[in-house]
Amino acid sequence: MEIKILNLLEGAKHAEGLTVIIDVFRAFSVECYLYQQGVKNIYTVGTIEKAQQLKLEHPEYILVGERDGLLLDGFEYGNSPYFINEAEDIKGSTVVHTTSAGTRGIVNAKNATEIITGSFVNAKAIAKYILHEQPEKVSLVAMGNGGSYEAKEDVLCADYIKSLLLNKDFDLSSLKDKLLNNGGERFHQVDTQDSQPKEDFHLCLDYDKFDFVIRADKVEDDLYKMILINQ
Ligand SMILES: O=C(O)[C@H](CS(=O)(=O)O)OP(=O)(O)O
Repeated sequence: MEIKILNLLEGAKHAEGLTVIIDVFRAFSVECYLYQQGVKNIYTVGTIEKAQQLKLEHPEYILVGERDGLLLDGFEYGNSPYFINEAEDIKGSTVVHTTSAGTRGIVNAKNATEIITGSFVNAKAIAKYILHEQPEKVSLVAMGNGGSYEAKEDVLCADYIKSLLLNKDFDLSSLKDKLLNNGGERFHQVDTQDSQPKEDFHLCLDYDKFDFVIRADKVEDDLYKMILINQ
């Protein structure tokens, strides 16, 4: 098995084989929490316009997402696992999800043979899935901030998944301390607690909490259905 670590939106465009699009803060942690909350379907889209179009066609759909980490007009929820956990109206619903980096990574991974999401909250399940599939090529894409500059948490998550695939040790114990002032600062700003609350930092770093994988199946160019696969 050839394992490559790639970066940012460009990396997603060049990813081949079984491709893991990694976004720890927060897109693909959020999708895990959405499924944990009993959401029936998640559609991932790259643009706000596509999300709005789907809402017009299906008013019952719930829009979840952000730009620059902040809430979007007309969206029911931001990109926050904390607020998703608090949500009382999402069980059994269909969610449309669009974000600055993660969901754009999915729709740009056009050369991948299969796409799954990547986060710390289901990293072990991801490694187990890949080891079971035994693909020739694996691409681990650290999406970064906005898909354009490096985010330490995504790079570390790629390293963690790689170490699990190679059965090598990886020290998770000091990770939160490392990230607190290197990617985690924005969750501790007083004025953006309505969109990026402090709890999100811990919820996104609750390692290996979930034993499922989420696969992105293409419906059309800017629209992917996210399939829950239990391990
Ligand atoms: O909502 C987030 O945490 C980020 C914002 S950004 O990429 O850092 O601008 O979006 P995501 O797509 O979840 O990385």
